[in-house]
This record gives sequence, C-alpha cells and structure tokens, in this order.
Amino acid sequence: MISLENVAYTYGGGELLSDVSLRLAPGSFHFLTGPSGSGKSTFLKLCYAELLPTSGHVTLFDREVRSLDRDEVARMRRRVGVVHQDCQFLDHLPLAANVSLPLTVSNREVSGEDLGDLLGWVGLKHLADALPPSLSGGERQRAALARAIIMGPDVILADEPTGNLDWDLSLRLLTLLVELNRMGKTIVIATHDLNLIRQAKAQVAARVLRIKARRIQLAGADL
Ligand SMILES: Nc1ncnc2c1ncn2[C@@H]1O[C@H](COP(=O)(O)OP(=O)(O)OP(=O)(O)O)[C@@H](O)[C@H]1O
Repeated sequence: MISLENVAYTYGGGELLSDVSLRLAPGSFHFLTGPSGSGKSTFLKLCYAELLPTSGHVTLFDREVRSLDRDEVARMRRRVGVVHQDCQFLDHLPLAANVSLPLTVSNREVSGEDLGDLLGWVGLKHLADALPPSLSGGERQRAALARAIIMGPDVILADEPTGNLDWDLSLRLLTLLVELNRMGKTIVIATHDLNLIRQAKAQVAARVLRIKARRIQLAGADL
C-alpha cells in the first residue's frame, strides 16, 4: 500500500531520517513514536507525497512517487486521509460544510444522508451547523477525522490526533480509529502518548515503530 525503501530525508541541514525501509500493509495498524523533533510528521508527509525523499524510494499504491505528475499525486492523495496535528477549518463555514469540503472542492456530490451518518458516527451530528471557533478540542479532532475519511480513503494518517485531548476523549478518538481499521482501513498514528499505544494494543494488533537515531525501528514489548 505504502512502502519506503532506503529512504533518507533532509530539510537542508543534517539528515533527519536515514535508511528507512518499511511497508505499510493493507489493513495494518501502526503507531509511530519518537522524541519531539525526531521526524514523525516528516515521515507522515513522505507517506502521502507531501515531501519527496532526498534519496531512496517511496511507493504509494504501487507507484513510485517521483514518477507521478500533479494530477496523479492529487488522485493518490484522495486515497489517503490525513488528520493534521493542528486541524484547521474555515471558520466562517459550518462544521458540516467543513467536513464535506474535500468532496465539494473535487466537484463531487455530497449526500445529506451520508454526511449525517458520518457526523453521527463521530458524535457531532448535533453540531452540524456550528461554526468551528465554537468547537472544543475533542470536537475539532473528531471533525478533522470525519473530514479525513469523507473521500473514503484506504489509508488514514493521523499526526498526534490526541495531542490536546484529555484521556477520555483520547480513548474515544482511538476507538473510532480502531473501528476504521476493522473496516479494513490502514492506520498510522504518530503519537508521544505511550499510554494510548498500550490501550490500543489491548484492542487491535498494532505494530509500534520508533524513530531512534534517524532510523525507524520496530519497537519491542518494552512499551
Ligand atoms: N519545513 C521545514 N524546514 C526546515 N526544518 C523543518 C521543517 N519541518 C520540520 N523541520 C525540522 O525537522 C525536524 C523534525 O520535525 P518533525 O515535525 O517531523 O518532528 P516530529 O517528530 O513530528 O516533532 P513533534 O513531535 O514535536 O511534532 C525538527 O527539527 C523540525 O524543526
């Protein structure tokens, strides 16, 4: 689904990620952890072709990302839902319009029933008409998740999705991601929160990747 082969990345200084080789298999569930600044967000950006590797190869749905033109990158991106660390919304548009924005900008029909079902699933149906500035942190994160999956992606990449949430809300978001995985979606969550990882491992066969000394390794049972 997504694979990296001998990937290195540098923003111009020293190498941030070196010699990264791994494959995110369809339907897998991965956590990515590592100290602040170790390159977790950068890794996710490499996975959805927001960044191209400085060396090595990234393959997205069987296509090497360097061989893709802009339209092809856009098509591939529709298959990857991203929940960003600081979820941004258009503050003048109601929540429902924000969530359905990816469909609107790609000129696709928005079915009121499907949108209602999706908002209901993330527990935000009652806030469909609310403006983003009035939402709590947990509501924003769930809205960001709904927006990330509205195009029906195969893969969901979430960057510190529970970063600003209390434990109960973090668990609620985790449950949604586990449900998505049970529906067959491939999930990658970058997080500092080892308790969240422990909790998830009780629910799902998650693998834990750790960035250490610029490399990504599979963490053992020491979490
Ligand atoms: N656009 C950029 N230009 C230059 N340096 C950058 C850029 N983006 C990130 N960096 C640097 O690359 C390093 C890794 O950043 P990244 O955001 O990938 O780390 P992270 O592990 O996600 O961090 P955190 O856990 O704090 O979110 C940091 O030192 C950061 O300052």
